[in-house]
Amino acid sequence: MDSLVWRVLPLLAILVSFLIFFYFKDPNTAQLLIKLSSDDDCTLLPYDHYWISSNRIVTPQGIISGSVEIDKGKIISIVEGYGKKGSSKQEQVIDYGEAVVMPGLIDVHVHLDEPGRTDWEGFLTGTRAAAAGGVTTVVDMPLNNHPTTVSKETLGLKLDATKNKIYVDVGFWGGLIPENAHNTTILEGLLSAGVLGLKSFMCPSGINDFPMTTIDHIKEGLSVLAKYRRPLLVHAEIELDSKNHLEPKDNGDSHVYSTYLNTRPPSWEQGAIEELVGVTKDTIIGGPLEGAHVHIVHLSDSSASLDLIKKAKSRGDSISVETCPHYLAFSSEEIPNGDTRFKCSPPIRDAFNKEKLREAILEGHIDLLSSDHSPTVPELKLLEEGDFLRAWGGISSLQFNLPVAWSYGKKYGVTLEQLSLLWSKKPATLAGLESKGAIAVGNHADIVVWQPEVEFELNDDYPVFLKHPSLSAYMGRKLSGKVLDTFVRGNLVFRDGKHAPAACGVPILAK
Ligand SMILES: NC(=O)N[C@H]1NC(=O)NC1=O
Ligand SMILES: [Zn+2]
Ligand SMILES: [Zn+2]
Repeated sequence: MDSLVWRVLPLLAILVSFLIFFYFKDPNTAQLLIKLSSDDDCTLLPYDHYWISSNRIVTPQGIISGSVEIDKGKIISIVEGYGKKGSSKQEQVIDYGEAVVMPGLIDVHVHLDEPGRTDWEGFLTGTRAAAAGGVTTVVDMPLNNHPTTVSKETLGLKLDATKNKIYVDVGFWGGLIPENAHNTTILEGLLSAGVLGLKSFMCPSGINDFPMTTIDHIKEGLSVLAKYRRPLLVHAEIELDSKNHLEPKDNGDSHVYSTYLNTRPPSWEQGAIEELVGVTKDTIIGGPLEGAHVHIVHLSDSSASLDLIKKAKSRGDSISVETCPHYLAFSSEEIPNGDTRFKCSPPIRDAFNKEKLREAILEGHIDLLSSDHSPTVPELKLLEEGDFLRAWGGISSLQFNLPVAWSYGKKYGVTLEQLSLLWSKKPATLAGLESKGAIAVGNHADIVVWQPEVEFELNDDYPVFLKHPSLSAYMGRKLSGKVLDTFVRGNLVFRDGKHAPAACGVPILAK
């Protein structure tokens, strides 16, 4: 008996030391085996004080080699010098080597469609896809959900719908529509309830309970927003020439992309922006609308529209602009007949326009990027019919923001620092998220770890968490930039293809 104990004991000791060694040494792999996860665990890490090390950490001061110390969800120190952890507890270090550690992406333009249209997307699928793509915060649009988010009560329905479903943090834009533009009580109720700002359309939105606003409604909205110092986001297209709209070119063949393209010319964007800059002139310091800010969403036209915005900025207007990866990645010439996955508004324009948009990104004239993730159901995307005029307009892309922006961006010279400005810092500023958007002491530990050099193909084997993967225009593309890990306020919510068992995102409400 004794001899049996003596034979088993050393084996046990070896096993225990083996487990302890892996538990502390390499959290990347071994700790996940050790962590006893329960269904209400919303992090895949077994501790809340730890270090992240890498040779490429993107900070506001540049790319450093070093370590980021995280405690209870916040960044509490940043130490330069790889290998120097500055801590006696060296064991709780996740060493990422050459992988890039960057602020998590903040996508300020996402339609999650809940409540009311969870067959299109929803908080669960949308935020799981976001987490898998390194997006740590999304700001949800007030439309495509039903009812639309246009009052305190409808914001309440949204908030109820997020319970136990959001894997990343979620903020909300409220809707500015004619009905509430005239009713300060409703509008102030919505703003006091915590929307981060408002959004309106200058053309039909495609959604019945989200009617378009005129420039007068916009002025009314801005005068309320000025008091709250929150932005108005505008879909800037105006139906200038409805004849043009009714008489598509290319013999009106609705299976040919240019037929659709010709129904929404650049002059629609220019017309809307002309009206807008007529109002933003009053947002200058000392002007009657000081405190208000206009943000133009998804700019497609890189010619006269962009010139108008540049001029307004140089005059001191409080105005900013975003574009989306699909306008930088694709051009109208290459959209196949009938491939309605590429239909969006404003439309994807020609290659010359795309090149000029890319230049504007590099020169800093475009403030930020967003996805305008606007999915629907296959029956409305009409892929089988291939009818560009009748199909739903909207590109589905949320999970692919980072690899798409990087794969196409690096070809025209975008750097990692620029990427993190365009996708994290500037969006945080727009949405008023003071503790997010940068790897800096005191900020939330919202972090994506990824490998820019790793290539993959978005084929049917690729784990896509969106509700309708096949409707995304990026399927079939070869991309580079693989997301390894995603942290939301220090919680490891996604690692190596898997999510934490529970959702620990929180709704973000403005105070
Ligand atoms: N309603 C809605 O989501 N519309 C969006 N889709 C699109 O392509 N542009 C939009 O504004
Ligand atoms: Zn829009
Ligand atoms: Zn949109």
